[in-house]
Amino acid sequence: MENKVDGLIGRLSQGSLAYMRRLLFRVLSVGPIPNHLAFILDGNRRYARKWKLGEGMGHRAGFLSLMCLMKYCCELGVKYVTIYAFSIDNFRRKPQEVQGVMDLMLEKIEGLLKEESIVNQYGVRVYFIGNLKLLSDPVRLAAEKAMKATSNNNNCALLICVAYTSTDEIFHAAVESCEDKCSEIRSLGRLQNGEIGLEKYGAVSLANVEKHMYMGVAPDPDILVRTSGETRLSNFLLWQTSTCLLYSPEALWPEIGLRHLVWAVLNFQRIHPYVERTRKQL
Ligand SMILES: CC(C)=CCC/C(C)=C/CC/C(C)=C/COP(=O)(O)OP(=O)(O)O
Repeated sequence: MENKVDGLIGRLSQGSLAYMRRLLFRVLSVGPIPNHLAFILDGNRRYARKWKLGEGMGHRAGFLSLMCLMKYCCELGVKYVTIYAFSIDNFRRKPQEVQGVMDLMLEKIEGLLKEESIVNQYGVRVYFIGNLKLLSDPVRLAAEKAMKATSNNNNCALLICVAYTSTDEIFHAAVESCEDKCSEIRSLGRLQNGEIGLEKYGAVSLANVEKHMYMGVAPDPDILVRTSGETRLSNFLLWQTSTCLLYSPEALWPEIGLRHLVWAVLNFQRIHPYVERTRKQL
């Protein structure tokens, strides 16, 4: 009986919290809502140490925070959420730790596809962004499966950057656009004996480089949040953040919550007219 009453109170308070949250989001929606939020998930290991949890538990707690935040973003009307889940540099960590994060990732990617997951409840399309060749076969295959399975979801997009760094992305896009240019020239078939110089065909275009960015599926982020008070970009979205608001709350990633999201959006709304003017001038 006691358990049933506890359960009922729990459900009632969850319901009223969800109601209050929706009300709060209605008020926030009087101002502009950011289209794209990006997050650097910093502080998972520190969280585990702080609470004397076992190794890897910080990352598990971090995943729960991510799902909560994803839900809030969908409810608020944010269309793109990008996370820095694993950088190419992270592969240099202790093999046991890398394996732990990869195992968690595999488990959670499979979880994302379950019917009751936030992804399915809120119609989220999942993209994996980065040099996916660097992932182990099981993780890469699971990532590809998740992208395919969610490709018809169109309410919001979750872009998971794994095996990603900005320099790798920019280098990859530059190489791909040079290759495009070469095949364009080859298809014209007139580059004989140096008779027609390369300059005749024009240079690689900026639009073509941007087309080959891994992040080309989304507009530039409006807000970049890095938790745990760190203010470095750590090779994340360097190409895409020229007019982006940066916010670095002291909270460790698993501690991030609704109040941080609301604060970030309020700050975005405060600087929005200025950013819009700057973007138009670019
Ligand atoms: C499927 C899916 C989206 C999974 C995501 C799982 C997840 C939460 C990954 C975070 C990985 C990571 C290296 C975070 C940085 O914190 P840190 O380990 O560097 O912690 P520290 O800053 O305290 O050292």
